[in-house]
Amino acid sequence: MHYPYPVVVKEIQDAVENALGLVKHSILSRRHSDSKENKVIASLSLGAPRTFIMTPRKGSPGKSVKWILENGSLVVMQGKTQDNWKHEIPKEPKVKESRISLTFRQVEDVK
Ligand SMILES: O=C(O)CCC(=O)C(=O)O
Ligand SMILES: [Fe+2]
Repeated sequence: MHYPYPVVVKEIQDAVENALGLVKHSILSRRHSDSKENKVIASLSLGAPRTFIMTPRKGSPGKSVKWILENGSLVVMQGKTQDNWKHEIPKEPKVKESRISLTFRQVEDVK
């Protein structure tokens, strides 16, 4: 089911899609799915900086990498990323401020 977004969120979505040269993204804030039908995942971080860790799946090359998702940063995962890498934002009890993310997914069945 599709609902209209608040105007500011639609503007952010348009900016992300233009920057990435993509169309047909959907946004969602609660459902977390990293399944393969997500062709592109673009996640905008707002608020407190948090750590983002990517770890190669069993049999995939590479080493764990870790960086900080700053306020206003955009993570884009696409191509074979989900096949080859796991990702996580670990709990950080010492971070007391909130962080929210706006996650746009390009999925196969979005019309
Ligand atoms: O940015 C986030 O909070 C989570 C991003 C993520 O892991 C996802 O959308 O699959
Ligand atoms: Fe995820």
